[in-house]
Amino acid sequence: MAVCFRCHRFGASAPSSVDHHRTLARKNKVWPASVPSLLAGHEAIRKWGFQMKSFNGYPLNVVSSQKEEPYADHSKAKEEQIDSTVSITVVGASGDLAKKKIFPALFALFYEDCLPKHFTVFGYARTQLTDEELRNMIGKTLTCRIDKRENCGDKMEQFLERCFYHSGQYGSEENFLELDRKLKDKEVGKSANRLFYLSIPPNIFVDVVRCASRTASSPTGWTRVIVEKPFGRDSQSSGELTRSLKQHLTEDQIFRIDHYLGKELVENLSVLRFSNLVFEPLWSRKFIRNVQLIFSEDFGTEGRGGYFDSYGIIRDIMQNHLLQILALFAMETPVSLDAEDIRNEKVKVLRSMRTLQLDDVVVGQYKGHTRAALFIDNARWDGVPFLMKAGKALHTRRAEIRVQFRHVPGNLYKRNFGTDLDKATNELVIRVQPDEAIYLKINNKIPGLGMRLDSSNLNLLYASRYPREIPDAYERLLLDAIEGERRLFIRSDELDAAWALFTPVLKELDDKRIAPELYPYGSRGPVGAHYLAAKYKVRWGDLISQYS
Ligand SMILES: NC(=O)C1=CN([C@@H]2O[C@H](COP(=O)(O)OP(=O)(O)OC[C@H]3O[C@@H](n4cnc5c(N)ncnc54)[C@H](OP(=O)(O)O)[C@@H]3O)[C@@H](O)[C@H]2O)C=CC1
Ligand SMILES: O=C1O[C@H](COP(=O)(O)O)[C@@H](O)[C@H](O)[C@H]1O
Repeated sequence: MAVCFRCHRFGASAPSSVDHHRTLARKNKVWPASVPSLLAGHEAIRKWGFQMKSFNGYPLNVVSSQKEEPYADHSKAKEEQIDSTVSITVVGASGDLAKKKIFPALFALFYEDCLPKHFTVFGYARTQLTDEELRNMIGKTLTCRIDKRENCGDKMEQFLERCFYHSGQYGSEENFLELDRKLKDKEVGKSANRLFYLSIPPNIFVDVVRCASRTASSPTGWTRVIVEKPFGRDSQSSGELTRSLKQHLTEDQIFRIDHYLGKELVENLSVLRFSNLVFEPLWSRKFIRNVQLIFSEDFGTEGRGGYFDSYGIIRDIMQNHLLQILALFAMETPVSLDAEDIRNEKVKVLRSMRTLQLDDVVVGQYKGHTRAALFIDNARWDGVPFLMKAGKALHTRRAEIRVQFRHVPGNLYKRNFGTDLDKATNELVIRVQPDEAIYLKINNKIPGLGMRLDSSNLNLLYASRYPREIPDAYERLLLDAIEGERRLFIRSDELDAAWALFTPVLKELDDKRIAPELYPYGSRGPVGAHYLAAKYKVRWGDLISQYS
């Protein structure tokens, strides 16, 4: 029996999404006992330019405005689910992201037996390619998991046989109609489900959505669209993009991707916090002095300079990746693990945040480096600085969350630490990448007859504890989109709240033409940033820690 890594990971009895079990059911030709009941009430009327029937959205779409009609006959639902195809069209298939991430992630899912039995992958772009040329192009980028290489070549061949290409213009309904015909040719079963991945520059998102919705949406199943960032460049343009997309799609059909939400340690944040008694009680201003969200890359904007010059590091990393992590870190306990419950809590925390002030921003430049101090004005986090720093062309590549706890009041051992109490502060580090790890800095007696203390790490290093390769973020997110799981995608009100925090300062930086502090390639970034941290009595954990 084929079981994909996701169910392996959760264990057979743990809750998983309905669609995923349908997928497994389809593959295994069995029907898990829990699924028929979950399928009840599940034929939704969807808007995709016109009304159509679909299976997606239940029970994950709490906010869905779509009307759900119950299935009178469960066996009918079962039959239709088994008897369907999923087509994934990568729009912008000739581009960097498609080659680097999307096709390899789809292959990894296929390799792990996570894709539905009947699936096809289509590349769409203007570049003229034959199916064979697309396969050659993709073939160069596919890899098998290091820890599971058996049948790798065969699996690649089987995957590539399911890949096809259609060349067309992004604004041509006729070209999308041609795509529709090709999709239909490959679709088997009663329902055809279609996923479009917009891996293209943002100025053509709406053209593609308009054409695809009018001529290439599925008449018999669901149609979903994954949209890549950037989602606008400020509140206004983001709002316009959302409104334009919603002329052709419902919110439930739009999957706004932030690939940081698909990273293993970001997913684990809620588990760490809500399933461990030792952390949750400490998770507030009472015990936490500051939180640091750090992103750095040891390379510049190679190959993407044009995009980056226009968007900059605040829009590229802070307003999305780091802010999303912050929201997950700081949110209240959600009512459940359902997508809408989690996203509701994230929106609340974002809306409780103070708009970023120019005084709390330091901008540096080799090719973009910014540090900022943010605050959440609610009872849990009042007065706690959340410091973000993000930059390219720095001395190291890392993404991590550092939680610095308060000093121990009336510490019996304070004389043993000398004058620098910061050195004795507990610090929890969640290292998202590279070398995924969670470690907690604690004070300990150095063994011996004297009483000397030092700082040591309780260290959960993933490579030692979990030797199997960690799936790429795009794998998790693509699978979620196929299954209709929206938890890790950005809802439009989340996006509005995120832009509201950054838009005024972005405008001020532009209007006042604030000159960035220059720093050398490969350095630790602008010196001025230390003053910003000092203003809030913070020292950057990555710069002081002996284990950093
Ligand atoms: N690359 C990355 O690492 C990341 C990318 N993203 C986002 O993903 C999306 C795709 O990124 P990426 O693959 O790097 O983008 P590319 O610049 O490589 O563009 C993808 C494809 O779109 C077409 N295209 C490019 N420019 C234009 C244009 N001006 N007008 C019409 N078509 C154009 C080209 O295909 P053709 O000429 O064949 O039609 C190109 O192959 C973007 O929105 C990007 O911001 C997000 C995170 C990371
Ligand atoms: O979204 C983006 O992310 C990448 C970094 O992603 P990672 O998974 O390699 O950490 C960044 O390089 C790029 O500028 C940005 O657009």
